[in-house]
Amino acid sequence: MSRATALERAARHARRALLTIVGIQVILAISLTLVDSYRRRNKKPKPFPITAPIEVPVGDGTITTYTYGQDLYDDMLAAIDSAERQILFETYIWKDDEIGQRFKQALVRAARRGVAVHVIYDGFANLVVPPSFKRFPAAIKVLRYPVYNAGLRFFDLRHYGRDHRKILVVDDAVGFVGGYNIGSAYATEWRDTHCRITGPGVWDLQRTFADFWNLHRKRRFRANERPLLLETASEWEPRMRFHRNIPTLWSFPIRSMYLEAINRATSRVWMTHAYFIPDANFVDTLREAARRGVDVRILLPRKSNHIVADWISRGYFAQMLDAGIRIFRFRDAMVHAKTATIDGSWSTIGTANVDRLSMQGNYEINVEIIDPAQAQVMETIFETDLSNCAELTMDEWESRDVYRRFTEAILGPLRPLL
Ligand SMILES: O=P(O)(O)OC[C@H](O)CO
Repeated sequence: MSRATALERAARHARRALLTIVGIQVILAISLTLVDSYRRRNKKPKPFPITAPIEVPVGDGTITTYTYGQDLYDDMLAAIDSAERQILFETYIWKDDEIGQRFKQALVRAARRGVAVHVIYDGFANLVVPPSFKRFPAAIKVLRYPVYNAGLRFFDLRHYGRDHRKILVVDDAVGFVGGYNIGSAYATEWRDTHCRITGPGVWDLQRTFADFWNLHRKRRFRANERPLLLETASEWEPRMRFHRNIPTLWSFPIRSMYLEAINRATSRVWMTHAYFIPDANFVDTLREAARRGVDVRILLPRKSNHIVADWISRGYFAQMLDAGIRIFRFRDAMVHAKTATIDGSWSTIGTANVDRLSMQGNYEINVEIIDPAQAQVMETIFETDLSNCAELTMDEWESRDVYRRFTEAILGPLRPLL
């Protein structure tokens, strides 16, 4: 057999093997998802421990931290109802259910009384929402971030990120940011974290909304549509920084924010995450912290709403446990928070998951707060969550059965995609 024929045959075998593996991955992922959604049917949501909203002064303003959706939504709706001048509202998911309708009606009421209402929502995340819900009175300026935004630049990855942010700013006076989407299930069934900000920090949050709006408004509105927020702030809050991932500018500072903070940690790194699929360097940074004696704890849902993400997330468990990182898994409810607190002084609350989609793909926003009182709040919340967690031990992890190991091995290669 000639060398060229042998090479061709080897390439054919390699292609077939690759297709077989991808096929098995797809079938496995679909089967897991179907079985999981079948099992969830008719399952009653279970209660979980929560903390009441906690307000602390930070600089010349305040931060209030929420861990229960109903508390948060009540305050967001009250802020919208009291708006006099301007509302900036941005969400990834916006369900057409009771809570979703309440937000829509509150925004419509505000627009009718003369408030300038600007709304941004992600087109892809809300594909399943009925079109009638997505029709707004002309007085509300709506920027639907399109499902497909790359035009003819098919291979330009900068245009494939989703708008994953969740922001509300009212009258330059109060701002909200964090993990909560808008929907009834999130009000009572999911454990998430969001914060309310007053004081000079609000301006920076407003700025983040305006930057997104100005970046994308041209294709959605007439050319003469005035950009938002051209003025600059007269003062700023050094204890709070708003980090934004902006894929179209290929700018992803949130990952760097985490790595820098973890690298500086001396006593503890406590992270709470919904979907935890870090890249290898991120894992190494956590392991190095644990090895130098830092108390590194990762709190995750025992079962998230995306079972495939759960399986893929487990790929690094052995390495992390081996380095002394402690993994806690929240029972009976979905933890959707994206937060961390370090050394009693540093905290972050945001929209970015620790996975590729958030760290290097989507539009995201995280507020970084350097303040001991806020860190104390985050630690209290973490400890409350721990009371509803089971710790995963190395013995337990090592004793998992062969089927689980097989599933992990098959799904593991998908990790860089999520
Ligand atoms: O993308 P997130 O983090 O807002 O989570 C959304 C839920 O997973 C929707 O299924």
